[in-house]
Amino acid sequence: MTSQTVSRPQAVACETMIDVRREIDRIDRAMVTLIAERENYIQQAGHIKQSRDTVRDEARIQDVLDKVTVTAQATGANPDLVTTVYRTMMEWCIAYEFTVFDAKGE
Ligand SMILES: O=C(O)C(=O)C[C@]1(C(=O)O)C=C[C@@H](O)C=C1
Repeated sequence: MTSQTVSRPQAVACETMIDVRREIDRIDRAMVTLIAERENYIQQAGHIKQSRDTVRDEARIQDVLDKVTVTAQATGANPDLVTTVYRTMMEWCIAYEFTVFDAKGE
């Protein structure tokens, strides 16, 4: 399996809400850890980009949305849920990237 390969997750069958919430808490820790890693790359993008008008990149936004839609379809995630989360997250990221870019004082 390459790092690009995705597969359908195997959710465990739960009998109680304690079991359900334990699994949700486990997933949330993993998701927040990945969000922290993504956020770091947004910060790096803010440092690397040379021009303020490249911070918001509509073509790249659509590229990300297209890719996460493909991944949603491959994993059984709901594409509407995934793209809604990503649109919100990327708007936050763009605002953050502007603060990083502007702090450079260029
Ligand atoms: O790919 C970039 O250029 C980024 O800065 C990352 C990112 C993202 O959150 O994925 C953020 C801002 C851009 O508008 C497009 C995408």
